Amino acid sequence: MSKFIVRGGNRLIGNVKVSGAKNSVLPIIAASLLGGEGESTIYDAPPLDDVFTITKVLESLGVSVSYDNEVLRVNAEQITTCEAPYEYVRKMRASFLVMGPLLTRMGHTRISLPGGCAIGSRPIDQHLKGFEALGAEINLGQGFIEAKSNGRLRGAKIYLDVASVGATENIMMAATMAEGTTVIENAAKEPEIVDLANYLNSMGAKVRGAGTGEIRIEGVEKMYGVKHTVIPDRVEAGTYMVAAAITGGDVYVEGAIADHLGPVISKMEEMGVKIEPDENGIRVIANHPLRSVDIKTLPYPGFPTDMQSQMMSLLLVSEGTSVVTETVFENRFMHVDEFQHMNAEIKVEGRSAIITGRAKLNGAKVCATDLRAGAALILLGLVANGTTEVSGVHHIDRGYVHIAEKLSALGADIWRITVDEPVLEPVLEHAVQPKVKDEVKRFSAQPTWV
Ligand SMILES: CC(=O)N[C@H]1[C@@H](OP(=O)(O)OP(=O)(O)OC[C@H]2O[C@@H](n3ccc(=O)[nH]c3=O)[C@H](O)[C@@H]2O)O[C@H](CO)[C@@H](O)[C@@H]1O
Ligand SMILES: C=C(OP(=O)(O)O)C(=O)O
Repeated sequence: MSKFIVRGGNRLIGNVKVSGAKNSVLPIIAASLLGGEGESTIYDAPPLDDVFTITKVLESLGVSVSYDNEVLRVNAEQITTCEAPYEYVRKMRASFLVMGPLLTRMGHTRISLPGGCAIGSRPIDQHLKGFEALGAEINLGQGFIEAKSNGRLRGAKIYLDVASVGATENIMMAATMAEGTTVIENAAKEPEIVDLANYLNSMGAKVRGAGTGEIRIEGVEKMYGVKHTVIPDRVEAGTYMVAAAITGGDVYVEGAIADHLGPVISKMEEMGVKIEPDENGIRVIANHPLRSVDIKTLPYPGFPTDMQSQMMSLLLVSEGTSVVTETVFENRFMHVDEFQHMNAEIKVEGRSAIITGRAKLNGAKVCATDLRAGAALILLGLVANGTTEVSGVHHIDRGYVHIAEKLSALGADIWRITVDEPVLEPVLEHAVQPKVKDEVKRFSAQPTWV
């Protein structure tokens, strides 16, 4: 088990490079299943746990995948099975994005139901609504979903009741090889959807309107492996912008695209942070005190929910009282309890949290409840008195490449430690030979017989 140890008090100064976007590379890897001829080469693929999880899903489908130095190669000429294993879908919801590509290319797929997670139930009804509109027959089994089409999928007009990112992506991918035209109305508009559409069009698809509320897809017969470079991760970039601001630092976030961060830039400027974008990144300069502002998360181009917890950290050190309203997920204030362990004064009322600024934050042992909450706890640790220990690191590893190294290079006092799993002393009725006991100690925290 790993933990991050953070000692507060250092201003961050210097240059940090943003990695490829998690929320772009995951659908792009899933879309690679559509390439019936040739190999896809995906550049700037970040070495994140989620990337390795979805590549395991593709390998379990019989697809050949290799990864080296942020370059991912996928050859999906052969797909030997259409069933995505539970062990991976359980680990990462985005594995569900293989459903659309498999359905349109193979005519059949069976996927374990993706679980919810700390931030909400995260249903998939809109995904299924789109697949059914395209002509698929959907059967819900014990913990899995089966979809099959009788021949090619047929283009349809689909209105999304919720501007869901994943549903927009899954349906867009399914429609690429359907017969005729598909129109997705009330589509999500995130930059990652535009990046995915660009990749699909390079593969031979005909997708128009990505980034707007209406996406039109003309079905094609075949798609091909291609080369593609993933866009920079706007949420990682925003997280380092907050790290600069919260410590009163001066940081250049290399690779950040200002157009993808409009609401985050606007809100930080309202707080008094100096933001200087240029063609290669964004410089962030801050000195306290910062003004408090209110934040309301919305689908893109509104304020991103994935930056909510990080901004809450910044609001804690600003002057005055702020209100943060989370409209996208029903349970994305799990980090508040952990913030309160650090002496933060926050009151949650329904979908809103009232934050009292000028917090006198104290280092504490805290636990990440989701990947952005984990990042936000590290941000608080940068300014808390004393030392903060952040556990639940597996959440953070899903979405941040080398976060301790990147922050440390900016002057943060942060490092990662590995803590041995507590060895569970077996409680046995009968004495066991010391050999077995030693084996248990050596290889697992869990007695081998359970
Ligand atoms: C891998 C990836 O890209 N993850 C992002 C994606 O997640 P994801 O695609 O799962 O998020 P959605 O946009 O689908 O979810 C937004 C809201 O729609 C609801 N909903 C979604 C689907 C559905 O069929 N029915 C339904 O009701 C969800 O419960 C949630 O309340 O978009 C989220 C919202 O920007 C981001 O926080 C995630 O980082
Ligand atoms: C919620 C997030 O990701 P995911 O949808 O992969 O859980 C996120 O990136 O903040």
